[in-house]
Amino acid sequence: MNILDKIVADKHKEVGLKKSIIPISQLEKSVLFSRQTVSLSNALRNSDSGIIAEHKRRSPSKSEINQSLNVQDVARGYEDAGVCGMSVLTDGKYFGGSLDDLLLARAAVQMPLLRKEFIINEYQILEARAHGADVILLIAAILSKEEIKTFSELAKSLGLDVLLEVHNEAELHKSIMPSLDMLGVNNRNLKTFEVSLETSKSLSSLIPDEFVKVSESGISSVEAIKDLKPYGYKGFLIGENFMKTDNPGENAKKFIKQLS
Ligand SMILES: O=P(O)(O)OC[C@@H](O)[C@@H](O)c1c[nH]c2ccccc12
Repeated sequence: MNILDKIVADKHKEVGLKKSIIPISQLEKSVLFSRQTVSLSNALRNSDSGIIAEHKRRSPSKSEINQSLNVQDVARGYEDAGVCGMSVLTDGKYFGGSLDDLLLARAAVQMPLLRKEFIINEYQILEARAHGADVILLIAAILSKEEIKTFSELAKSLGLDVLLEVHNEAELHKSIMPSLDMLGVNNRNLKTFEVSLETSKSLSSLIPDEFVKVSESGISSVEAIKDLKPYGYKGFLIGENFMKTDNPGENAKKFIKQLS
């Protein structure tokens, strides 16, 4: 079994019981989800740098990245650096994150927040909204076309932006639909951990213009971004490169300065 299958199998155990979703009335929605969301896709469209910075303590590919930082300090640092949004890992077992991290980040900053999670049912989308997320990630490699449609339409009805992640052409063809806002190309193969920016380059022309294009993973230099921009990418998701330092915010700030 590859690591992605393992993560998804564990995720089913973790959230399987929450599967049956109780219909929520408009009134309940207005109370539960009273905070206005902010759009990451709009922020990226209007930005020159397009950086989405991630909070990630560890990962299956790298194990330890940084266990000693306070998520609120990281969030404030990123916001101060002028990033467009922040991605917060909420998976506990493989990435050392939690929904509390998302709530804490929400309490600290105003910028768009992405719940970085292996979403396999609707409940996790309500959870994301109720914990202050503005955006959810949907991973094409672990979802059927029907699931992508149902989940993205639910997210839109809750005021969330949707970032759909693909790694190859087949996943992209399966996924293109109007209820998505951003198409993310993951440069890392989640099954083998191999990273190549060529993935972003080769898939870019297949992504219709109405979607904001995001290049994800393995970006560690300003040159990489300059290299990817001509392919139409407006967003760049960076985790490790910032998180492996003692001060991710300061490093994001320097990075963005070098870009302009
Ligand atoms: O740390 P990196 O190489 O900069 O990558 C960040 C982000 O793209 C990566 O964490 C990621 C992309 N898609 C995911 C899906 C699940 C978990 C993590 C991810």
